[in-house]
Amino acid sequence: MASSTFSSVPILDYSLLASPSTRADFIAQLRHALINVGFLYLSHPPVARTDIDAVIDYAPRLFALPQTAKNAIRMANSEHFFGYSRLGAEITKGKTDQREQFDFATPYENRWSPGEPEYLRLWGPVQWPDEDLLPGFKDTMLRYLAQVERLSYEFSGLIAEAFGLPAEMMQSFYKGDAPIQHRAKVVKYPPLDDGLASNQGVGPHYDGGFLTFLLQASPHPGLQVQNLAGEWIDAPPIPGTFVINIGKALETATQGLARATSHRVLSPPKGSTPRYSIPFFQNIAQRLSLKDIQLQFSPEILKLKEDRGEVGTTDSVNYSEYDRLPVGLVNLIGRVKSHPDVAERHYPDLFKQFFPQGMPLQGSAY
Ligand SMILES: O=C(O)CCC(=O)C(=O)O
Ligand SMILES: [Fe+2]
Repeated sequence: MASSTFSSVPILDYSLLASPSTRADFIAQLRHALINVGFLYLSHPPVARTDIDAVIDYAPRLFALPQTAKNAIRMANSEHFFGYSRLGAEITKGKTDQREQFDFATPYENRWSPGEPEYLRLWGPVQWPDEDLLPGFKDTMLRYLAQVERLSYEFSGLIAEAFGLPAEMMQSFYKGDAPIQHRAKVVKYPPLDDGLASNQGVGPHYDGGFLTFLLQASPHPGLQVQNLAGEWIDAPPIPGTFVINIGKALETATQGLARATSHRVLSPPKGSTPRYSIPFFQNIAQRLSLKDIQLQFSPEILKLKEDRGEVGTTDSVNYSEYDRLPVGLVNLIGRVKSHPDVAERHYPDLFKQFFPQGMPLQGSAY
């Protein structure tokens, strides 16, 4: 059993960073949240409120597009796993998720050519909905993503500071022969009703990247975070905040000092309106092998990890391959397992490797 656990997700105020006298408090709170919780709320984030409000306003309108417009940009069209996934198309931990979603990303020009590792195909252009049907959406989303991207780099510098490392140290995770593409989604969780197969909005999982910045885009609860004792703790929406959590890549890169924390979403209750959310997943360089970057922590910092104790029960198992495979391949495997229909079409060899019995009715992975 873990020696320390948590019963709520801490709230950190970004405005504490503005003054040297309060900056140290922020860094201390951050250190605690990274090591012991793996989740935090960030209030007063440096992202324009008008853009946050605008993307929240677009979310229901995006899903209200005619089904033909959604199907026109279905994910199966895209070797980059971008675009629309209908309700029930995605699998987490072997069970179908009850959510509908669009995968978008920051701009990226794919440079893959045959002979290079297949995982370099994963990043590329996004499928956007027809501009005439949803005027302004693409520009607003790109403006929003650019701001969250900037915050994500700044935040990884703060993490270095919290662990007693120079902020520049984090640059080694972003360096390479290509820029980094970050992924984002707009997600709709319909309420439970007789048509829904289960209340698994999304099943227990770890995020795969470095940091996730989640905008809860409606007032519904449903997001839950698993503490060190294995209990599920609510992380309800708090207006004006992001929920930030650590992905498996950052956990592996910090030798477990920063925790990737298992989380899930329960469907809204019967009779409720749908829940909406907009997560941003910060990526790192695809060709990197995390085992090649050894961050050196002081004994005082390592002691904090020891004091935390072992993580008890967890319901999540995904992204364990970071200790041996390149980052890009680990991410591609994650996409293949979550979206076998897309994988079958664009990555047939990997599909056969992970789904040797063919297309799962109820997937066998995760
Ligand atoms: O919708 C949410 O609140 C969380 C979604 C999530 O955890 C994910 O898509 O990775
Ligand atoms: Fe997640």
